[in-house]
Amino acid sequence: MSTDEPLVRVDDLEKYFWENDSILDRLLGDEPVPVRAVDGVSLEVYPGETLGLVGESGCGKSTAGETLLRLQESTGGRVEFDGEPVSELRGSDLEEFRRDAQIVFQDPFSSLDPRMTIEQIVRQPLDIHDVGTVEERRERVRELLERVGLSTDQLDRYPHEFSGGQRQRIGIARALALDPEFVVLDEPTSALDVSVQAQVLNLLDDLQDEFGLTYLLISHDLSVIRHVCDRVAVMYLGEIVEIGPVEEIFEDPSHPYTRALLESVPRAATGERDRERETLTGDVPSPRNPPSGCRFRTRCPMVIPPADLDIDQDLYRDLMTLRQRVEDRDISLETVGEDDQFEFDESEGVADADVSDFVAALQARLLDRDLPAPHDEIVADALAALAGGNWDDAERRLRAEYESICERESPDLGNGAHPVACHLYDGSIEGHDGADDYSSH
Ligand SMILES: Nc1ncnc2c1ncn2[C@@H]1O[C@H](COP(=O)(O)OP(=O)(O)OP(=O)(O)O)[C@@H](O)[C@H]1O
Repeated sequence: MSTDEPLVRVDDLEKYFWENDSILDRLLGDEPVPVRAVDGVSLEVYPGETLGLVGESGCGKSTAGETLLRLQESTGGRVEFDGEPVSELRGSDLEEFRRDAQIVFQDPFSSLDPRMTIEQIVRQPLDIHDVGTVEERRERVRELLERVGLSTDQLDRYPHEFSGGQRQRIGIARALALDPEFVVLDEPTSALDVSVQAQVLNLLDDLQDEFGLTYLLISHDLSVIRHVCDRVAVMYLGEIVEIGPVEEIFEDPSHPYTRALLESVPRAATGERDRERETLTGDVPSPRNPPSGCRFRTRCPMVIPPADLDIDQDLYRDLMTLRQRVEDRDISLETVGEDDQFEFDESEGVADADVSDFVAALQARLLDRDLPAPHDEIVADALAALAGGNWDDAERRLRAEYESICERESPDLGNGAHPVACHLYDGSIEGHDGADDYSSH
């Protein structure tokens, strides 16, 4: 990896989608709410390196890649390529950027035009940019196809005549046609058979060395990231939560999300297979309405309790999940108990005589555990409020006792070689420094 100035510098990049407001929203006259697909991403990609961008499906990786290439217009922030602000490029400068920065898509089935021959597909960028003579272009296509491991006898064939791996090689040849400096590889091997994946990754590695390419490799597959990348940026719900050298991230992950992602990968070594796993649980919240504070806090196994609360982490996690469900009004109070045991009225709740049974039944359903004092009482109070149909009171009661810094304040990513956006690392918690100090595991 080079230590030169970054080739790509992304600063607070934002891509909100406004166009998908549903007809129902409009009929109801609701304010349009954007999908915050990319929400303040900052990163740098240095010449010659491969930066990985990893995260679960839907966290905004592809949108980030396409927005920084200006295949989609950003709604905020700044991208510099070779020191030039990409959003301000016009005319020949924009054309040059379009040549220098390319993309390889995940799906070689849909990204290649089925009506074009392989020669036409790989030649198209040369035609569009009017590079060389017709003969020179044909020669370049031959050279490229050979370089990616395809026979030049196949120039007149169509994409459907090739296997998935061969099609991806064609996509790579096309991306390299204009001799770019930077290539976004968007899940380049996810659609391929496992047996072919390594071949394509090795090809990309060789091409990087040979042509001095810089890569941004988007993948949800951590083994691909580990195999190929120099550094890795971990993305969650539109934000980067941790960036660092790939070995550090894999050997010593800091952010609880990174830890959970790594823990959720099946382990090959038998010794580790039985190890207790902190796998990712719960749903990914909607990017239309991301959680306040730290976006991962609704699923985080290390969410930080108030300083004056002495509580076991597992119990706190369960109580925070209960709170979230109360805040989201995501509990069906009408169906508590056995077969219509309680008559629940939306505004009145259940009859006074039924409250304690209702609370017991609701607690058994929501929290599969006995609660130690004082939590038994606090939770019983909140559930009694629900028994009375009073969501707001239940919410307030739980919030007063359990509100976390993780929901009040958004952690900054910070700077340096391995920054982490988590309150466990930013000095918010007195006497603690990092997840190992803090975790109850
Ligand atoms: N054109 C669009 N209009 C509205 N929402 C969109 C649009 N494109 C993407 N999104 C939303 O933005 C979020 C991020 O999507 P994106 O495809 O960038 O994620 P990803 O991490 O690349 O996931 P995947 O690996 O599944 O492609 C998702 O919630 C997605 O539904």
